[in-house]
Amino acid sequence: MIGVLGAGAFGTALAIALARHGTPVALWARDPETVAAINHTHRAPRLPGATLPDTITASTDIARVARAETLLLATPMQSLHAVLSQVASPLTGQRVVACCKGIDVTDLTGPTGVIARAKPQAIAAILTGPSFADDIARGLPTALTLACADADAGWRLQRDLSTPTLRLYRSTDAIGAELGGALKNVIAIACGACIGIGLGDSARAALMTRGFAEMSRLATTLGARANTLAGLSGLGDLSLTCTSDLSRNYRFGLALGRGTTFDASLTVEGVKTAEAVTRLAARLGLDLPICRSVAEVSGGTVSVGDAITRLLNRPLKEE
Ligand SMILES: NC(=O)c1ccc[n+]([C@@H]2O[C@H](COP(=O)([O-])OP(=O)(O)OC[C@H]3O[C@@H](n4cnc5c(N)ncnc54)[C@H](O)[C@@H]3O)[C@@H](O)[C@H]2O)c1
Ligand SMILES: O=P(O)(O)OC[C@H](O)CO
Repeated sequence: MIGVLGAGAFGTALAIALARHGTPVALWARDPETVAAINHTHRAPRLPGATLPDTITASTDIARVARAETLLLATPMQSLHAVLSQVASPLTGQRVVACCKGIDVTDLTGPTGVIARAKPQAIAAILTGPSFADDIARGLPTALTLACADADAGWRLQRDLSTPTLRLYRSTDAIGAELGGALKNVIAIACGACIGIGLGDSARAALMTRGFAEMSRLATTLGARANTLAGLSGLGDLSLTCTSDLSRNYRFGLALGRGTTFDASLTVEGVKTAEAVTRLAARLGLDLPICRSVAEVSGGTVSVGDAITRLLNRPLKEE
């Protein structure tokens, strides 16, 4: 039995993939309507079109779901600490796998840092990489990074969570994997804004490349390995998110660039993460101009046009 906290698009998609492969899944959702829809109609409101196997059972009882030996956390990043706080158990020795992407604006740590703070006796891991929930739910081939500082636990998680179409690569660099996943969303907003305002594909390629340099600068300063950033969780997810209209972060950026409105009910992790990254960079004395621009434009203090002018007018540098 695997427990999944969060019945949004991603939690539901992972539940479907695992259940289809023969693993029973208990899924926690906070609202009873979602639970009823899953249990009675095998449909999930956040993943329309998907039919859920009947070995997925949904519940509003977080304590029951959290008893599973392996627990996947699939709520948005900024609610991760609050959700873990609702679990009374210390989760001692349980494998707790964050499936969200971002940096907490309160304590400026990634998902495994939040797990360590809330449940220090749990084994924290992160599952991240290029993947749209719809693709996973449809059973399309997807490759992700499963990172856990505890090598043995990571090996067991890789074995238990891989399926014929969900291919997990193992790493012990949880910091590198989670920072790649968090930061690519910020760069995707920048790329969306660049295309939205009409700067074209060459400018987007420049933003992706210089954005990757910022991702690597911050992550390696915080102890990540450079080759983790070059893997699925970093470069792989950056490529997907900065180029696909299916990405909410990219589409949010497009709306910023076009000056149009964006559906506020959608999860756009890059906004709060840009804010957190800017504060983290200031604390560490790092220059991350693209991330800072995304924070300012998303926060409404600078226009897309002014941010671009400022980026282009920076002193010339060595690559
Ligand atoms: N959707 C994808 O394709 C995808 C792919 C990879 C990773 N992710 C990551 O998964 C995480 C979740 O994204 P999603 O797409 O599933 O989001 P979503 O918007 O589809 O669903 C979020 C779910 O979390 C619930 N939720 C929100 N705040 C909550 C709180 N305080 N307490 C309890 N539940 C709460 C909502 O009710 C909703 O069911 C994000 O970090 C995202 O980056 C998503
Ligand atoms: O829709 P987004 O922008 O949250 O992207 C979804 C996944 O993170 C892509 O890997």
